[in-house]
Parts: sequence; C-alpha cells; structure tokens
Amino acid sequence: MRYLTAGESHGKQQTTIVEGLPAQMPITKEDINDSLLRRQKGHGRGKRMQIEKDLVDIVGGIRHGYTLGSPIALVVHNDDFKHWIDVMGEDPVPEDQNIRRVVTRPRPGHADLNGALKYGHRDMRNILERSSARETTARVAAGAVAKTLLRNLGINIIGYVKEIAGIKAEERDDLSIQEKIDISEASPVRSLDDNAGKKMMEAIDQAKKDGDSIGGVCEVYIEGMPAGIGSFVHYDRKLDGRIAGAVQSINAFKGVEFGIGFEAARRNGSEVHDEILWSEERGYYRKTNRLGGFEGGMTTGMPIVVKGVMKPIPTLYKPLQSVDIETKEPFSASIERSDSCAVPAAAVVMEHVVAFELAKAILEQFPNDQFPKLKQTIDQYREEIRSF
Ligand SMILES: Cc1cc2nc3c(=O)[nH]c(=O)nc-3n(C[C@H](O)[C@H](O)[C@H](O)COP(=O)(O)O)c2cc1C
Ligand SMILES: C=C(O[C@@H]1CC(C(=O)O)=C[C@@H](OP(=O)(O)O)[C@H]1O)C(=O)O
Repeated sequence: MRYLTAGESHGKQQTTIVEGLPAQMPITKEDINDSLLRRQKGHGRGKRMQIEKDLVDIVGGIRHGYTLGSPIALVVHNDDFKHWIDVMGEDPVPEDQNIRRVVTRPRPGHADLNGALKYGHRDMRNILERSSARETTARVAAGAVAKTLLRNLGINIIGYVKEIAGIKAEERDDLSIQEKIDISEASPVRSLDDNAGKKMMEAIDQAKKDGDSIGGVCEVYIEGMPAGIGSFVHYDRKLDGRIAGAVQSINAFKGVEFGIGFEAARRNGSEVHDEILWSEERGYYRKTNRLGGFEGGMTTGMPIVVKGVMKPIPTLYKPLQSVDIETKEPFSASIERSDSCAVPAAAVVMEHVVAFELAKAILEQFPNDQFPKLKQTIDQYREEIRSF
C-alpha cells in the first residue's frame, strides 16, 4: 500500500491517491470526514482554519460503502482558493507582481530559501505553497483509510498532546483506549490531563498575545497490533524505523521517541528492558512496556507508544530577521496570519501517518486482495501466536 498527495496550500484542492487496499473493506465518507474535522480543531490555530471546512469528495475506489480494490482517490477543496484565484491560476500571466504576489523574502524556519536554491525559483511562493502544512489534510485523508482498515481488524489508535511549552500532562496509564479517545476529543488542546490542558491553553493565549509561537510533544497510542509485524532483516523493513520516518516527515516535527525514548540513555538495562511473561489466556506478554511496543524492528504485541516533538510555528507576528533575495537587504517583515500553536492539530496528523505505516506493514506481511480473507488470516495469525 502506498499513497501520493498533490496540491498547493492556496490552490484549488488537496488530492490523495491511496493504492493497495484490498477490495470489500467497509468504509464510509464519515470515516474520512471525522478525521479531517478532528485535524482542523484545537486551540491556537489562526484565521485560515475559520475559512476552511475540510470535507472529502471520494472520486475513485469506493462504491456503496466498500473498497473496490482499485486506487482510492480523495479530494478536499481549499475554500480559501476563492481569494487566490488570480495568484494561483495555471495560465501564464504577465510578470506583474500584484497578480502573482511574488515572494522574495524567505522566512526562517520554512522551506522557502532552501527550496528556492534547489529549484531555482526566484518567486518563493512556488516553494511555500507546497511546503505548507496544508498538505497534512491530504495525509490525514490517506491515514483515515488506513485507520479504517486497522479498526476493521480490531486495532485502535489515538493521538493526543503530552506537552505544550514545557507544561507536561500527567501519565494516564490507567485509562482504557476508549477513555483516551473520549477525553482527548473533549479537550480543546487534546490533553488527557484537564489541569495541564487549562495551563496549555493559557500558554497558547499568552504566546499569541506576545506575537510568538510555542511547540510541544504529541503521543500516539495503539492497541491490538499482533506481535511480529515488521522485520529485523533489513533496515527498511524495521517498522519502528518506518514509523519514525513518517512522524519526522510531518511539518515542524523534530524528533521521535518510542516508549521511554531518550530516557533509556540514563537508566540501567534492568530498568529499560521489558521482562517476558506467559499466560494461557494472553500467550506471551511483557511485564512492562518501557520500549513502547517494539523489539528488533517488530511489534511485541504490547501497546505501541510513540512520541513526536513539534517545534514552535516558524512564522511569528514578532518577526525574525532575514534577507530579501532580490535586494540582499535585511528585513523583518510583519505577517498577515499564522497559527500560534498547532500541536493539538499535529497530534491528529501524527495519529494518521502512524496508522498508515501500520496498515502498510500488515498488508505487506499478509498480502490479500479481499478484505474478509485478510481478516481471517489475521485472526488465524493471532491464534497461532497466542498458542505458540
Ligand atoms: C498542523 C500544522 C499547522 C501548521 N501551521 C503553521 C502556520 O500557521 N504557520 C507556520 O509558519 N508554520 C506552520 N506549520 C509548520 C510549517 O509548515 C513547517 O515548520 C515548515 O513547513 C517547515 O518545515 P520543517 O519545520 O519541518 O522544517 C504547521 C505545521 C503543522 C503540522
Ligand atoms: C492551511 C492549513 O495550515 C496552514 C499551514 C501553514 C504553514 O505554513 O505550514 C500556514 C497557515 O496557512 P496560511 O498561510 O494560509 O494562513 C496554516 O493555516 C491547514 O492546516 O489546513
């Protein structure tokens, strides 16, 4: 299974093509819209999110609530496009700065300058339109399809916020996954800890007032993945490595951890590794889950726990210094609009990119063109490893 996305931030639409789903898998428009609308929510987002209402148009691969086995094509329209029709049109226009809204001032922390150097564009709008995190809409659409496959196989996943601007949510290992889902959905910052959540909101409001931005840590939690998915035999078949790559590829993400993550560097081995137990009912399981559900690039069957670090949003109302590429003069320009914190939205994006890697790994290990047969195979595999 693979996916591709296309589309500019202020162009007509975001397009996603997902290939490799088995036929006969139940899926509805709501499965995808639910994910898209969740991504849009979250305290700290700017004016753009008031313009957009992300709803999917399914234009291929799904009929009467089931996958066909053909590529799935999904479209989400950019409602803001109506304000950018001239700027984003495909027809040639005269070299008129007013129509093109040429960008010659690279913003620190964005792809603007490196992209201009790489592609030779002197108008950096040609870079920023695609490097914008608007593209995460299309990635969430692909991830929603993957999440539906996982759910149909009894695998559940949720993303929430662990930390914003140094304010840390309490560990909530006591919660069931359904409680995690419900609590994070009800929180404006997707926190499982109400007290920390309130402080996070205050920090976001303060950052906005100061014309600044703040980052944080998202966590994705998965239950129901059988043991032995992924492989140790090659670097690019290690599933934890693939997940890390997918998370790191989200705009503004700067690091990934599994389980106790970097804390492992500070502990003795006896306080890091998860001892193996066995019971008739569960088969093999671990006494603890400090390694976050992976050993040797494969799932252990314990919950997968993965964290991603998001840097503060780079476009600031309190602008940073840069250099105009035409005049070579320094400038510190003011901006029209930006998010002050997108960590709550990013938790949803992270949930979906992780879901995609998990679904992809399952389909690689148990290739099947028909979903009911895939389900049977997975059920059988679960039984085999339980009684191994
Ligand atoms: C959901 C989401 C929303 C974002 N919103 C903004 C924004 O409003 N303004 C901004 O400057 N960057 C925003 N970003 C971050 C930039 O897209 C990102 O920092 C930039 O593309 C450079 O990529 P890099 O940080 O991965 O190097 C957002 C990121 C995500 C995940
Ligand atoms: C549009 C989305 O996020 C955008 C990501 C983004 C950026 O630079 O990454 C900049 C902002 O867009 P604009 O420049 O149009 O105000 C965000 O709103 C979205 O999440 O759907």
